[in-house]
This record gives sequence, structure tokens and C-alpha cells, in this order.
Amino acid sequence: MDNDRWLWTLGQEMARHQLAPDAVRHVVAEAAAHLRDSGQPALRAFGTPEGYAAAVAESLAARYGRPARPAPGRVRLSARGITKRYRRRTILRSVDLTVRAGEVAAVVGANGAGKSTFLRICAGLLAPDSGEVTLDGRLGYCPQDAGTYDFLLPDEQFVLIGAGRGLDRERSKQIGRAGAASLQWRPAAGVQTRHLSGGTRQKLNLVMASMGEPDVLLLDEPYQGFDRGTYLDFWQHVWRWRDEGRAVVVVTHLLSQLDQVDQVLDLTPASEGAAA
Ligand SMILES: Nc1ncnc2c1ncn2[C@@H]1O[C@H](COP(=O)(O)OP(=O)(O)OP(=O)(O)O)[C@@H](O)[C@H]1O
Repeated sequence: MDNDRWLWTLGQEMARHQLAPDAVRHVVAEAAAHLRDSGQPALRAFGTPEGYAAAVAESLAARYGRPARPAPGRVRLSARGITKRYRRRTILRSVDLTVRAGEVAAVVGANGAGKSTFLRICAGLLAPDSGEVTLDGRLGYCPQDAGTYDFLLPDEQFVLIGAGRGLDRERSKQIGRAGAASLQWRPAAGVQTRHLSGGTRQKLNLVMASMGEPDVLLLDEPYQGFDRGTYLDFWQHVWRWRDEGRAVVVVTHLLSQLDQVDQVLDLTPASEGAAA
């Protein structure tokens, strides 16, 4: 089945699940954009259109059936007036973002709009030219390019990160393995990180970022390379972290979850946004 046919079938299937036409258009456009960007065949990226439509319908039903959320708490992350230039190019111009405990913010924008740059600034890894970031609580940061060590075993990475978060070896391994299992991954004994697939390294990256119950999670497109099931699992984690009172910031290109997040920070430059 070619991608056009797949997208058409997805639209039909979603209509069959009685999803609103706007939602159908939204999801089909998002899937089409992902296929265009990734160059992947649709079946490999998302599975069958029937299965994907059912999963979307389920996730929307879960959303509307979700019990009342706890009210957002204190401000965990505040970025004010963030401006960043590389040589003469201004990448970020006076960007503001405030995220409270129990909130999810999505950072969106075209390739090169400065999403990763903004997250690195929020994580304290990069200094802005002007503006200020205030972070209250423990930070978990999942960079876009896996922050993993090639020659370590996953367990060794869990122990390393756990040590920095005050966890002993056994507890670190336990938490790491449980996190891996929740993303449908069971690390095989003796396999170094360099031998893991791209999607699995990304799972490792995400598990490490979320170890030690951070108050603020900064996630830079953490699901790249995930298959469809794991991608949906990832968003379930996001909602759980939010309901546990964490502040979560997710950089994303994909739009289907945007109506479920508390705020969307669009870094597309004003002139480009107007032209689009
Ligand atoms: N160290 C650097 N020196 C010069 N330019 C840089 C540097 N880091 C990033 N850039 C440029 O800044 C712009 C923003 O990069 P950034 O990675 O933040 O964008 P992005 O929105 O995350 O992109 P993508 O969606 O492709 O991941 C890009 O044009 C990039 O080439």
C-alpha cells in the first residue's frame, strides 16, 4: 500500500470511528507531514491505517473519559525574554514560557526555528544573549541526540544517572529496567549501547531523563524512531507525569497531541507563520 492510499484509508477509518472531520483532517495532515519528513513507508511508520485509526480513537476517548486533573501548582519553569543569536542570526527573539507543576507545554516550529536551542537554554546548557530562566526543582533533560555512552551497558547507564540522583546501584537498575519495560524494551544482557537501534537508544535516553522523579522534564523530540505502540505509550507517560504534578515541556513536530497540552509555544518566526 503506498502512502497516499494509506492516508486515504486512515481518513476513512477515522470517519468510521465517528471522529469529527476537523480531527480527521488534523491527524491525516500530521501523519502526512511525518511521512514526508521521515521518508518512511506509512505501514512501517504507523502500522495499518485501521490499527492507527483505532489507536487515535482510543486515545481521544481516553482523553474525554479522563478523571479531573489536579489543579496546576507552583511555577516550576519560567523563561523570560529569551533571545539567542548565532553570529548575526537571531534564532530566538524574546521568547517567554512559564510552566507550572502539573502542566504540559509543547514547543513547536519549523526545522531550524530554535526549539532545541530553547530547550538547551532552559536546561542551563547554553547561555542566552538576554533573558532569564528560573527553574524550581530537579531537572530531567532528554536531548534530541541521545545523551548516552556508547561503551556502557544500559544497566551501567542507569547506575550512572541514578548515582547523580541519589539512588543506589540496585534501585537505579530497578527503576531503569521498569522504565524500559514501560516502553516495551527489555535490555538484553551484555549488549553495549552502541549496538542498540536508534529507537532503542532513544528509549534509553528517555528512561534516563525520567529517573529520580524530576520536577521538570524537558524532552526534545524524545520519540524519534519509536514505533507506533511505543509512541502512544510515550504520550501516556507524559499525561501520567503531568498528573503526578511534574512540569513537562515536549518539543514536537507532530500535532495530534497539541489539543491535549496546556500550552503551545510556537517558535516559527512571525513572517514565516504569516506566509504559511
Ligand atoms: N552552535 C551553533 N552555531 C551556529 N548555528 C547554530 C548552532 N546551533 C544551532 N544553530 C542554528 O540555529 C538554528 C536553530 O537550531 P535548532 O537546532 O535549535 O532548531 P530546531 O527548531 O530544534 O530544529 P529541528 O526541528 O530541525 O530539530 C538552526 O539554523 C541551526 O543551524
